[in-house]
Formats: sequence, C-alpha cells, structure tokens
Amino acid sequence: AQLASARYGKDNVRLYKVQRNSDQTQDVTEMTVCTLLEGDIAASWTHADNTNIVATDTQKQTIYVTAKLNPVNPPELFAAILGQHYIDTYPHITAAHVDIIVHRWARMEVDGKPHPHSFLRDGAETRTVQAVARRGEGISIRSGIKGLLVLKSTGSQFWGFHRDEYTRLPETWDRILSTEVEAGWHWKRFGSVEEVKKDQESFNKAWEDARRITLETFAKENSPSVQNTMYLMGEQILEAAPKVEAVEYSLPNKHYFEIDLSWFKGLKNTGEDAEVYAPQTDPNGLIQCTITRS
Ligand SMILES: O=c1[nH]c(=O)c2nn[nH]c2[nH]1
Repeated sequence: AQLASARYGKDNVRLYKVQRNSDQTQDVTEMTVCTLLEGDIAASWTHADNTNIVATDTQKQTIYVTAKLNPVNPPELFAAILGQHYIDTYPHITAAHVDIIVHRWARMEVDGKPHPHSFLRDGAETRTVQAVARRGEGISIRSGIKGLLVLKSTGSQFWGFHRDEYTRLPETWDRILSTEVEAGWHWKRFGSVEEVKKDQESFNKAWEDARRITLETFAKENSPSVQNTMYLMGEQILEAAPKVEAVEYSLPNKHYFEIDLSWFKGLKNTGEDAEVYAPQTDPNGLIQCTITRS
C-alpha cells in the first residue's frame, strides 16, 4: 500500500477577539477556525516517524497567536496571513488550508441607537472563508454565506417540467419557497498576503453585495424555479465583484406540503384555499450550480 494523499490539523478552534475603539465603542468577532497542512509528512503515516509533524496543538496555538498579532477582519485577510505563516515557517509544508466560519454578533439598538458594546445572535447564518496557501503558488480564496434561511409565502412557481409515467407533482403558479442559502465566490488567485491586503476592501463589499443580491432577488423575482433564481443571483454577483471569477450556489428546496382537509366536513384547504401546510424536514430538493464569466 501507499499513502495517496494526507493533510492534518486542528478543527473547531473557536476564537473571539474584541476591538476597543477610541470612541469607547467596542467591536467583536467570533469565529471557528480549521487549519490543515500538507507537505513532506507521509513518514508519520507510513513509518511512525513524527519528525516533520507540526502538532495539531501547535496549530491551535498558532491560530491564537496569529489572531492576537494580526487583524481578524476581513476574515479573508486573516485566513491568508494564517495560511502563509505555515508556508513561510515550515520548509517541508507545501500547502496550508484555512477554513473560517464567522458567527453573527449584530450590534444591539438600545433607546433608538447602536449600543457601544452589546450584541445579539440574529441568526445561525455565518460568513465563511476557505483559503489555501500553496508554496510557490500564492493564495486561493473562496468566500461565502452559509445557513441564511429564507421563505416567501408566494411569488414562486414551478411548471412546464418534464412529465411521464413517474411524474405525480402537479404544476403550480403559486407556491411557498424556502431555502437555506449556501453561496460561495472564488477570487482570482492572489500572489501574496501583500496582494490580499491591498485588495482587502473588496472582501466586505463582496459579502455585503452577495448577501443583498441574494435576499433582494429571492424576494423580488416571481421565481419560475430555484434554478433560474439562483442563476440571476450569480450573474449579479459577478457584475458587482470584478475580482470574483466564479459564483456557486447550493440551495435546498425546503418543501411545505398542502394538507387536504376535505375529510373534515368538506373543509377546503388545497390549491388557492390552502392556508395550513405541513413543513417538511425531508426529503428536500437540492439545486446546485457554478456560474462563471462568459
Ligand atoms: O424549483 C424547483 N426546481 C426543481 O427542479 C423541482 N423539482 N421539484 N420541484 C422543484 N422546484
């Protein structure tokens, strides 16, 4: 046997960093980090020789020290700094994968104004970054949104699809649409951390644009399908972010089924009389795509 590939590191490293501003307001960032290293490390697997293993605990300590000595925002910059650290520090490491999940702490409004140091978790939605620093190849970065749960009570259709002896689904021109957005956008490759630093304004703008475009398109489009709606989202993000090369969406279709209540004294609750529905945990549709520049 041979070792075809290997990477290792510390997952689920949680960190919080506070920024104490001169105007007495404070900003907080909370993230969960995973680093995984690749390189001349096979001997640990194949020969029980740990000489070249930068312990996962060392990687955890490195995450904390790097967060203390560097900005943690935008998360793309922090990921690039952290990944490049391993390439610069350990000659035998050829790739460092850094995955970051940023959790939401939205500043509270108290007495009609933003509170200086109080925040709330206004959803399970997260901002994500996957970065890979590769020796001699710079840094690739994918940014994203995950867990953004949305629903519209109408303004969604699905008709004109293929029908055959296996098809039961009725066509609809008015349905509930709910999905939990997982979106991602791939940046052009960066040659160095310096290059990432130079572009750092682009990351927050792209995330804000992508989130706004996703929500607005979801709400405004009388969606003919999840497929078409996600395509409209992706092409708008490419338009808004010139340094983004590709946009990905993975959208579950979280179904709400009509409940026929006609057994109860002929109660009408289907079609245009439908008001009470059964939200479905599973199965769910899953629609995925990658959109690039033509
Ligand atoms: O938007 C949708 N796309 C589909 O492909 C599909 N299939 N069933 N319902 C669906 N809704």
